[in-house]
Order: sequence, then structure tokens, then C-alpha cells
Amino acid sequence: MDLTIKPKTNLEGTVKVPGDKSISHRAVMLGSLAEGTTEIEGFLTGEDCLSTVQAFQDMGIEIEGVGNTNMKVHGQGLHGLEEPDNVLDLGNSGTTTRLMLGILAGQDFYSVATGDDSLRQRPMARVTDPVGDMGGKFFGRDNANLLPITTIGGQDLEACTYHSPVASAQVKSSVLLAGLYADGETTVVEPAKSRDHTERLLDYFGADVTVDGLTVSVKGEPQLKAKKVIVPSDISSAAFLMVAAAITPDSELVLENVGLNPTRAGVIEALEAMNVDLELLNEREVNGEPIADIKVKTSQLQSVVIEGDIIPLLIDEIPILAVAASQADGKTIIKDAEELRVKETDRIDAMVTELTRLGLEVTEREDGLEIAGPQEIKGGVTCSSYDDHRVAMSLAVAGLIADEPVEIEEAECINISFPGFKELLMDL
Ligand SMILES: O=C(O)C1=C[C@@H](OP(=O)(O)O)[C@@H](O)[C@H](O)C1
Ligand SMILES: C=C(OP(=O)(O)O)C(=O)O
Repeated sequence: MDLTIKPKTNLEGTVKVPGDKSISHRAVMLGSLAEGTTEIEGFLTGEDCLSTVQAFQDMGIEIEGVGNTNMKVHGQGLHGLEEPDNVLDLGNSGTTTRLMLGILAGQDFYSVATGDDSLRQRPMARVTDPVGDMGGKFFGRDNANLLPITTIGGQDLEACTYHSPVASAQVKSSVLLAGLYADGETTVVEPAKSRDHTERLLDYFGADVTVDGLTVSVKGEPQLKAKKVIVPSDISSAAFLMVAAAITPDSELVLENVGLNPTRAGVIEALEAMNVDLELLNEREVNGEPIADIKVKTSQLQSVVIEGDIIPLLIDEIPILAVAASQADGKTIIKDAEELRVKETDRIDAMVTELTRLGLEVTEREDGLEIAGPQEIKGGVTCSSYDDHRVAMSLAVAGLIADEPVEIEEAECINISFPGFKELLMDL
């Protein structure tokens, strides 16, 4: 499906973007490994989270309400999963795969996981190496780096202390989830803080978790108890609308109920540094996660340097921040973001290529990009989404202020994380 975006002004309204992808995945995973029925409210029905749901159904977990935002997961306890009778297809979802490999290592059965063309090219050794060192047994192409990956269960896992070379919540979570099946306490030390939903939810479900700065530990063999999980709106999805409101003339949007976990909220800090007129309203807390409504108005943007420890706190928002940067006064530099090269596509290459196609001057860096603004977006071209949801939505937002309509190819990938994006954008 191609998506055509026509220039727009005056974006106005109060909207609620879909549920948080990271929390939705983890709610199904921990709900499945807990004893009892976990109710989930506000679940993201995007394709990535449905891949997680399908995988747990394939391992014998009964889940009610699939396809709806309210679901019930009938957990079978830490050792209650069953051997899947076919290959687990994890679609496009890196999070599902990496977290799942940690869980699968601790099972007593055989499994094979695979995914789509993009996922089969993404590096998995970052989890199969450390979980392999704990005793997990994996086989796959390139030394268990590339899907399909077979996990031979029935191994005794040993607790470990793992110093991760990369600030990745997926790596941290995979090792911690394998640690649930190990004797003793498993510890992960990160080079910089990454999103902490796994540790928060593990604690909420009753595991013995300790966090000390960049060090997180969990004790093996906990008794996880079913809980009700209320999922806030996804700040990563909200970011597209925040930037849309900031760069289109005469706009004012209120985004309701957005998760503002400090390990996710780097985009707020970055947009504030860019002089975006942004207000947090009605700040509150829901199951241990801070949330608020966010009001954003058309703004005179200023350039910014985004680097260092903030990068993991806004990693998925960098494509849309690049669009914002094109309208900011001065030169914006985004660096230390080489992780973007191993996402659904190489997001540095994709954004530089497509923003250039739209008529902008952008300089590619090995670890990011530089863009001097404000620049006119000419549009009148067809862009590739690279089948990457965040690239597609970033280009759509750029199209709102282009001189001529912008066409985006293969825009159906937006359903990975933000079902209803197109309709929402059209209705504003
Ligand atoms: O743990 C998670 O839910 C996620 C972690 C991040 O990936 P990395 O752990 O690879 O940085 C992020 O990019 C992804 O969208 C979701
Ligand atoms: C990188 C992303 O997800 P995943 O790694 O789960 O595929 C994303 O949603 O931007």
C-alpha cells in the first residue's frame, strides 16, 4: 500500500495514540510465565505485539481477546510453556525475538524461531552469546547470530554477571529472562541506561529484582503472580505527532495518557532543547510507570546536539527528530547512534537517502547525521519506507510541510507499531 501525504496546516485536537509496544510485549511474556490470569488494558494491537501473542499461543498459552486492546493471558507459571509443534514466526519483531531467546533457553523443549526478511538479517549473537555462556544451547547461521535459530532446551542455566557492550534493553532483558531459569542471581551491567520496563514489570509480577544505577539483578526461580497491567500510550508513537504539531503552522495537539518513563522520555528533553512549545499536563502514575498528557504547539525550532547517554533514551525517535531538525534554526548533530544501523533497516542510511530525495541537504555520519536548517522540503516525489515503520511515519510527517505531495511506498509497515496512524493524521 502506498500512502500519499498532502501538505497540511492547523493540526488540532486531542488524541490518544496506541499502547506502548515495549510494555505490551512484556505484559504478554510475564503474564504467560506467571501463575493466574493477567488482565491487560490498552494493549498495542500492532503486528509486532501480535507476533509475541502468537508465539505464546503456539507454546500452549490461552489468550482471550486477541486483536483487542483488552486481553486476558492465562499464565501457566515459569515452567508451564509447551513445545511448539511448528517454527515460531516472530515476524518483524526484534524485541520478541531477543527476549524470547532468553526465555526459550530456559525451557526443557526444542524450538526454532524465525522471522521476516528484515528480522533474519538482524544480529542475534548479542543475546545468544551471553545466554549461551549461561548454558543456553543455540544453533543458527553465522554461529547463532542469524535467524532461523534453534534452541535446544533442557540445559541447566547458570546465573552470571554480564557486562553488556551495548546499551540495549533487548540484550539486558534477554539475559534477565534467562536468569529466571538459573540458580542464583543474574546481573546485567549496562554501559548506559536503556529502557527499564522489564525490571519494573518483573518486580511488579513478584520477582526479586534489584537495580543500582546501571546494574540490574534478578534472582532465579521466582514465583511470578498474575497482575493487571494498564499499558500507557507509546511515547515513541506520540513523538510523530509531537513533531507534526511543532513543525506545521497554526497547530495545537494534546496527546493523552502518554508513558513518560524516564528511560523512554529522552525525546521530551530533546524537543525542549529544540525550543518546542511543549507542556506536560495531568502528570500521574499507573502501575509504577509515570504518565501525562502532552500539549504541543507550533514552534520556532532551534538546532541541538544529540549525543552520548541520551541516545538509548530516544533511540527509536531519531528518524522523526531528524525531520524536526530540518526545520530548526542552525546545525543539528545526532551522533553516537550507530545502533540505528541494525534496526528494521539501516535507519541512518534510510533517513539520509529519503530526506535527500525530498529536497533536503543532510550529511551522513557513521554514527548519525548532521542537518542544517531550516530548509524547504520540496516533496513531489515517491519515497521508500524500506519496510520500516518508523521511517515511513517520519517521511509522512515531513510530507505535511512539503511544497508538493509525498508518496510513501510500502506504508503498510506502519501497522507494526502504530495501527490507525494514517486515519489519525488525516482526521487532525
Ligand atoms: O526492549 C525494547 O522493547 C526495545 C528496545 C530497543 O532496542 P535495543 O534494545 O536493540 O536498543 C528499541 O529500539 C526497540 O524498539 C524496543
Ligand atoms: C527497533 C524497533 O523494534 P524491534 O527492535 O522490536 O524490531 C522499533 O520499534 O523501532
